[in-house]
Amino acid sequence: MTKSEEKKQMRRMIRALERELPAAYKAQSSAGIARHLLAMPEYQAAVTVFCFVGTDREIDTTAVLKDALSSRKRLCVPLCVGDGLMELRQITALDQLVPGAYGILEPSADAPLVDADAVDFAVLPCLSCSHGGHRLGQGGGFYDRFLARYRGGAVLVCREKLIREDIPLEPHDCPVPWVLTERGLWEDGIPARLG
Ligand SMILES: Nc1nc2c(c(=O)[nH]1)N(C=O)[C@@H](CNc1ccc(C(=O)N[C@@H](CCC(=O)O)C(=O)O)cc1)CN2
Ligand SMILES: Nc1ncnc2c1ncn2[C@@H]1O[C@H](COP(=O)(O)OP(=O)(O)OP(=O)(O)O)[C@@H](O)[C@H]1O
Repeated sequence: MTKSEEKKQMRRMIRALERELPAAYKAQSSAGIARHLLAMPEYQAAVTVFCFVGTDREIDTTAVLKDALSSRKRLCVPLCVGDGLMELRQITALDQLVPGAYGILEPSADAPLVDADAVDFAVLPCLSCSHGGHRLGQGGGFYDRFLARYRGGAVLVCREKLIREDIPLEPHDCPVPWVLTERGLWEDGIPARLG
């Protein structure tokens, strides 16, 4: 099996596993992740934050988005603009988000563009990842392309029950230095500041 086929198989497995997670665990892990994230000094110091808008199948990022807005950070979120390409667009209120590609809440096409170089802290989704920051995404290559040129701080959020240490890797995959689960923070695969 090629690495790409292995990834497809793992996506199917993780999506099936996710569908069986109890709602209470999902709520609890999302809340724990948001709590740890808001406590990170690197998040607190960030002026410009890039954060995904979580779907029902993902980490609920509402608390992070709300905190970024209320602490007067510049907040930008992904807007899919083409095959594997997303742009970072600024929002100033959550009601500016509308259902877009794949049913994900997105900013409208006239929301201001933010350059990735201006981002201090990025919060990234995954289907699964390892504690070392190897990431399995939805398969669109959106975040791979973003990570290929991004140089700011990045934290990958994942529920502990969906962590897998054996993520298939391809040459274009870029490991993410910080991984945050409801159990705490990992830095380059090493537990750091566990909460
Ligand atoms: N919240 C969020 N926003 C995001 C991403 C993400 O993973 N999460 N993306 C990260 O790349 C980009 C969108 N990429 C996506 C790429 C492919 C599929 C997709 O193929 N979905 C399938 C299966 C969904 C499922 O079974 O859970 C589908 O819609 O049929 C979805 C999103 C940009 N915005
Ligand atoms: N930097 C890049 N430039 C161009 N194409 C890329 C890049 N990174 C990945 N791709 C292409 O994107 C496709 C999807 O890659 P992959 O399966 O790793 O996605 P993923 O990380 O799961 O998805 P996502 O980043 O959207 O969550 C692959 O065909 C890959 O060749």
